[in-house]
Amino acid sequence: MSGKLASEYAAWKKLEEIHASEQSRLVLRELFAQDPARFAHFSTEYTSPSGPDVTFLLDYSKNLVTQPILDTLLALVREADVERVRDSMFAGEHINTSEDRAVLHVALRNFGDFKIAEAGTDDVSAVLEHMKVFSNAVRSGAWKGYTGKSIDTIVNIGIGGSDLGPVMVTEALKHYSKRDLTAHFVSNIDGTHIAETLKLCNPESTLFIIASKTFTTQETITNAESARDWFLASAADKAHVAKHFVALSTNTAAVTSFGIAKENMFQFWDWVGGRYSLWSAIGLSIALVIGYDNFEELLKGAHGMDQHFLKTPLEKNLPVILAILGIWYNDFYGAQTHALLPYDQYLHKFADYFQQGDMESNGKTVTKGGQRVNYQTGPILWGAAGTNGQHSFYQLVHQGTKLIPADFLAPATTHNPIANSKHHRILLSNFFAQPEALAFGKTEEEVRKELGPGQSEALYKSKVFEGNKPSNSLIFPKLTPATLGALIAMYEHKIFVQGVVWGINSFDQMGVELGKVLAKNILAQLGTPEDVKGHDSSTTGLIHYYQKYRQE
Ligand SMILES: O=P(O)(O)OC[C@H]1O[C@H](O)[C@@H](O)[C@@H](O)[C@@H]1O
Repeated sequence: MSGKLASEYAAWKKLEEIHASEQSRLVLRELFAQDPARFAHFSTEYTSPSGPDVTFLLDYSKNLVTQPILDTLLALVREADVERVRDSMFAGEHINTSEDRAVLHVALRNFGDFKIAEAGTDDVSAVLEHMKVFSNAVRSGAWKGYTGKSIDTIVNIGIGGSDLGPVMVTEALKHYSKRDLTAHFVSNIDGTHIAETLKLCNPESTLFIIASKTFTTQETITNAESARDWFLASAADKAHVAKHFVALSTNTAAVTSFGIAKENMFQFWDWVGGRYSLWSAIGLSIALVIGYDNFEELLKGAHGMDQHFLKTPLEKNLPVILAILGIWYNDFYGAQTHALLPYDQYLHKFADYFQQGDMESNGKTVTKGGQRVNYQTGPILWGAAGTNGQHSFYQLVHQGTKLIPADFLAPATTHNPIANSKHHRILLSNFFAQPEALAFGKTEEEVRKELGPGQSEALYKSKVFEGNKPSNSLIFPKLTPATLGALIAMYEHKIFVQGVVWGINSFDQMGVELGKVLAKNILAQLGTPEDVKGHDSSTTGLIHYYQKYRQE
């Protein structure tokens, strides 16, 4: 962190000038025509530097950039001192300044590779061993419930980072799952979520995993208490809780006072941010579903990406490339959003996961030094699995008035090659076709040729695709645990690079915390109309209306 606003960097000013003077010339049809080797120049193949084999291709040639623009964006990264801050993160310096914490999700997948001076990092392997022993016992049937039955259902109760990572990864790696162990995830405070889930569970064979870094989150603790009441309605004896409830937390005191045995608590540390915690004990449900060995593959895949991020020159560094392209659209083109579009049903929660990862990290308006920024920070991140999105929102992406940069992701081979891979070939045809159509569009001339003469002018116009919509395409051989680990880590580091350039703290979440306080104040006033105090007329009116129907 340099203490400067990003807009004060020389490279930023130069980028503004370049954008103003060259924007009209940045036309993908022309850029591709001018340079027949554009794909070779603007694509790179990743190979994991260590651990399990992971390889994929990132094609970023369909972006509104030239080599001088990329060079200037890289100069911005250098000016913002990203490499130094990156090294500080890996060394365990307290780069989360507002909370005075280290940011060490990379230590959770380090496997002793590099030394970090932070309390707790030496205990990572012991917690992994605890997770291994426990998940093996549950999966083998050796862990018994209070009537001697094995566990056939797990319910992870958590929210935000204590839910989204496990949900996304267990969905993404469903191919590797143990089919006779059903996993449910309960997050919402809405009683419907836990009530509908419990209808599917047998108290004798269900294991509840209470996942909460702080163990104070209202939603999670309330859901956990209701689950415990439901369990005790059958099991009666509180001593049986030990066989059916485990906790993943940093807060030992709160876990034990809930009634969970200390030996059933899986520890992690305050240097693990919630949205970066799937690699920690929070990943226990992942290890239970796909097996510990696959969970370790996931971690090793991420570790390979960590090394790539740490050691690869900036111009070939994948998280850096993705970050600078995002900055280009976000800050110079005024793009408000970024879409993540995986052409893989297994990745249908990928965008949901990175909605928290990106928006909670980089949705900030003040720099680490307390200055208000005078530029855009994190984009609105969104997306859905292809081809479903094509039949929903792609119309706006293609022909709407907004610029929506997108990342397309797809596996070259599928775990489900049914009908001689016909489905997969059709899926991939769409994966190839969409970025092509976005980039190159369809001119009026082409439309007129296609439709022939005699049509209405309006029809010719309505079928024109302006094109020149940028995207990245990322293709990997197969969605394995290690590949998924590498992809997640790549996007984590992309978010990091952008946060450093914008000068913000990507690792606190003060905005979320305000919401928690506000809801608690109102909760205490929901009893009678006389209790409702200190609100505007709208809020007061809404609460009064609710009170007419209040249930016990
Ligand atoms: O794990 P916990 O402590 O229950 O927090 C759950 C979530 O709470 C808030 O929404 C934020 O702080 C998130 O970053 C966090 O993931």
